[in-house]
Amino acid sequence: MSNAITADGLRKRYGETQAVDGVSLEVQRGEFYGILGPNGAGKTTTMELLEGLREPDEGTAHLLGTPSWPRDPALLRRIGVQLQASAFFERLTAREQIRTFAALYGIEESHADGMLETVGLAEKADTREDKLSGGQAQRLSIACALVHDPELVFLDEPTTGLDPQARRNLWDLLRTINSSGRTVVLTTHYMDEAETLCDRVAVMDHGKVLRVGPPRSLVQELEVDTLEDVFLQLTGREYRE
Ligand SMILES: Nc1ncnc2c1ncn2[C@@H]1O[C@H](COP(=O)(O)OP(=O)(O)OP(=O)(O)O)[C@@H](O)[C@H]1O
Repeated sequence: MSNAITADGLRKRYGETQAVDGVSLEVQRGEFYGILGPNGAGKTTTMELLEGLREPDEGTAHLLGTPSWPRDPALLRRIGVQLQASAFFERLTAREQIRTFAALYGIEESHADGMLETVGLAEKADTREDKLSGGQAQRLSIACALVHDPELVFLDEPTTGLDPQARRNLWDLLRTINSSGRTVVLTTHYMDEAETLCDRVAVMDHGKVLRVGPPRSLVQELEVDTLEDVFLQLTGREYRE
């Protein structure tokens, strides 16, 4: 069976900025994969190239054995992309939001309502999206990305800005998603998050992948104490500048 993701030589330039500079990587099916890097390292652009949201200048990405560019509607149904909370439809309740996403995929309302329950938002179903807390809005955006039961899920900094309890709740949810057989790819600024959740991480800087491996193996290979040290040693930078 093909990989969940195979990327080969991806490059993307914005004016003078080489945002992604020859990224090749492989993600196995069922894997929980993290992309780490300092601000501006090229994580988000890499995700967008993988997802087929942007056209690479060079290189190719295959998702589930299919090229992600040019976009293929049949492939899009099989992947889930978490959009920022600001991408919600205005003034709809949580239930209306997720039912709207579900309708785009021809998914039944009852399934959409069930997904709200899965992310722990059943009690907030009648709350308008702008009245949800930060953590609740993040969970709603993840529920919307999952409503069509994608095999491969992309999450860009899903827990940024959440309080510690909300982060832990979201970690539980992400583990559940992954243990149900889905492949999960996320970017994060939090080393503890990467250590806790990810089977493997790719450390990026200046548009390149510097090193890939299970967090614990990277710590051993580089003979340091923590993933944070790995990050510092590879990039020469603190992960939050
Ligand atoms: N649409 C765009 N137009 C111009 N430059 C861009 C665009 N998107 C990203 N860049 C630039 O490309 C580089 C990589 O950005 P990217 O957002 O991919 O990094 P990142 O690792 O996700 O950063 P962060 O952790 O801050 O989100 C940065 O220098 C950024 O300013």
